[in-house]
Amino acid sequence: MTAVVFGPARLRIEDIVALSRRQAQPVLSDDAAWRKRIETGATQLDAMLAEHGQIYGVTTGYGDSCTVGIPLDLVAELPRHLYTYHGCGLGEHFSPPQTRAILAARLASLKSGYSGVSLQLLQQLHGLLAHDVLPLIPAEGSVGASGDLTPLSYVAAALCGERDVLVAGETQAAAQALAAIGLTPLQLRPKEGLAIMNGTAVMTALACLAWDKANYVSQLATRITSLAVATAAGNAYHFDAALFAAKPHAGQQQVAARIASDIEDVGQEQRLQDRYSLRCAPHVIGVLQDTLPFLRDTIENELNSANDNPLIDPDTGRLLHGGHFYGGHIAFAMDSLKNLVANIADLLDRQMALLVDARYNNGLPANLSGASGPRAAINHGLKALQISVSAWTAEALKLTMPASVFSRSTECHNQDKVSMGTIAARDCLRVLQLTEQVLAAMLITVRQGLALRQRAGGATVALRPAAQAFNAQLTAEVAFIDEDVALEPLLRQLLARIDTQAWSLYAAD
Ligand SMILES: N[C@@H](Cc1ccc(O)cc1)C(=O)O
Repeated sequence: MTAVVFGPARLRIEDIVALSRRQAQPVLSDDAAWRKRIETGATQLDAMLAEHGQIYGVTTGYGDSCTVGIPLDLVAELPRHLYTYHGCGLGEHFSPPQTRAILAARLASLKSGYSGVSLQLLQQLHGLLAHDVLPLIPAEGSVGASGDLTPLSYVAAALCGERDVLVAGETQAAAQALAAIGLTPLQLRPKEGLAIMNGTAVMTALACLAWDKANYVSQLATRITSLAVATAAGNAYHFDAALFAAKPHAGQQQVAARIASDIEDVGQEQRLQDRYSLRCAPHVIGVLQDTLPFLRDTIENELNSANDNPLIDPDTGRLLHGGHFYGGHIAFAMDSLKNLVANIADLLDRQMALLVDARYNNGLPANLSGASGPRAAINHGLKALQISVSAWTAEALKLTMPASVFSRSTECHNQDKVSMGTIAARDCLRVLQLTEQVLAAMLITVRQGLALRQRAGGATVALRPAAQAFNAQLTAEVAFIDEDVALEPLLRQLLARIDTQAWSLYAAD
């Protein structure tokens, strides 16, 4: 198993995804300079406290209560109060992969050395991740601007041996689970409650997972488009390199080139110009493809940032009061990504509408039914599957309303402008889930359609080797449908394949 090292080096989306899937082991760097930098932040904070300076959230109350002074004899108790009164999350719990990503994203931020936390805290957080002891974190209740306070309070509590965790699928008391892996509950030092909770780790973790899924969706939608063109007896010349050289969007050019590498024209065209869901697929998928690199930068900058408050500059010892917990960049990334992904669902929904309709599919049976003879009358092919695709697509499109524009003043007007980035990220993952359902349905559709095209003749396009190999794999996994069959088990099987990114698609380009 590979290692993801938490130390001086920058982390990538792939690191968080690998940890979330338990395909990598988390390791705390033994780089001496980095360890010293972490310890410096913690000792500097101690020194400041000894000087009796005013430090927000250490010698003051939280948020709007920053005007309330904390008597020195109560300073040590303050962090426990922070995670305790934030224990008001509701909704579903984050899944185990999501929770691992959240732990990893928090560690990624705290390791920058700006948060004044002890190495011991990093070790405890690392311990949870390494032993797969997963705090049960309710997904709802973050406005994404004082970071993800409420959901991250469940991480803070678990580190201190409070509330519940999931271990190998079983709910356990955190205290018991810590003991089982030989860890003692943390006693949070001043500021450490804020350092854990006052940051963007939840939305950033979800954003990493969403980016990774969207990257695969882009490729799979491209491959499906190639097969849809072949099924529909459309034209490969719509994806000509010379055509795309005239419009210099690199991602769009890449999508067109991928389709061109999948299919070639072999016969007389049925129709000079295909409908837009085929002809303009690079113009739809290409917007996602062009945006992914920018979104990667944005998400990875947030991932590698110090995003709590206040910060302590370990190089100068200066205390910096600010608002780096504000998740505006992730909110924008997720609001944008869900829009781009929902457009893919819509594109594929339109392709399916062409393929199942005997008025548009150039000679294939209605609903792509494989039944013939008298039995054709009672078989309905993919009729219900198309209805499901319509429903999933509508639901995905409905979720594209940006979350960030619903900012509202809260917490006695201290947090009077907030990001809603966590809601945007949750929406984005839901849009991705619905879009993956549409992809699964389209895999069945093109597999069925290509077999019927072979039977019916009239092909205008042939599959090149990579697309042919993909179709052969699909044909092995998805049975041809002649008699009606309940497709749910097959859909779930295909969804699992999409989730694990089982097919390698265009890795070489
Ligand atoms: N830490 C935030 C505010 C905050 C923290 C905890 C709260 O419960 C509420 C608000 C700030 O710097 O302003």
